[in-house]
Amino acid sequence: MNIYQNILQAKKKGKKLLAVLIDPEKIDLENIPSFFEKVHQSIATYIFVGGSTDKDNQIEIVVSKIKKVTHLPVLLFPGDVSQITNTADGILFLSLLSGRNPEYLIEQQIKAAPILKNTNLEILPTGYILVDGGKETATQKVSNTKPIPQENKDLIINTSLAGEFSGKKLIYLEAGSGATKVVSQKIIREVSESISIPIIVGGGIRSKQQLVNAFKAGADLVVIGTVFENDENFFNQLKK
Ligand SMILES: CC(C)=CCC/C(C)=C/CC/C(C)=C/CC/C(C)=C/COP(=O)(O)OP(=O)(O)O
Ligand SMILES: O=P(O)(O)OC[C@@H](O)CO
Ligand SMILES: [Mg+2]
Repeated sequence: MNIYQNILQAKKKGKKLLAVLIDPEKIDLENIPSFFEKVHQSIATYIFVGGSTDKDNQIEIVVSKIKKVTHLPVLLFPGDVSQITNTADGILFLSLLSGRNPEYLIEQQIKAAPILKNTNLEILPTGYILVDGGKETATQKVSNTKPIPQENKDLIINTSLAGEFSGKKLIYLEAGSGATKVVSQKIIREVSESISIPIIVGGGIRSKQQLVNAFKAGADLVVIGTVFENDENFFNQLKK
């Protein structure tokens, strides 16, 4: 079974999924084995690797090191085309649907196409939607786009629906790395009631309660990054 079929099956069974996001600019290569001992004791089901930037082009070496120590599927979550490496298992083939910058709507995807054609990566077409998370994030700066205000619920729902109708296999509601305000339960609930494809939610989740809230509201997969960078003991709260 491939990664997407696994996500669909989990959704059908109501099994919730957690991705640990690793930023290639921030992870200490030496720390990867001990970090993964904690990952493996937790409920994490996927590893995402990527950043809005990867200035020193660390992604390939980071993913290779990770693949040596884990059997969890590793998915690229790329800020741009330079973050593609065949050493991962799959890629979130993102299109930034909340913005109107052609570079992140289609140009990056065209640049990525000939590279991906020569890899074995499983491609997961993903509608990526930035919602306001209370502060300007790196992704907003890099993409030069504005997030959708959380008050503008209908626009978030309709953008998600347009993503599904254009063939995206996943919708990612993103408050932004280190957000001070998470995507509200109301938004997650209404989007999940409107679309039939799985929903990824991330940005600013720092407590078990926030994770549970996102799952309860209808998130199928939650992404957590920053809190693990700052405090690996958070894994203790997420034991299997
Ligand atoms: C299809 C291909 C190859 C690439 C997609 C390119 C697109 C559309 C990217 C969307 C916009 C973007 C810059 C996304 C980055 C998402 C990401 C990995 C965010 C992680 O957070 P950081 O912004 O690195 O957080 P910190 O500021 O905490 O480091
Ligand atoms: O780093 P945090 O705030 O957990 O966000 C995770 C992810 O959604 C960012 O792209
Ligand atoms: Mg980063």
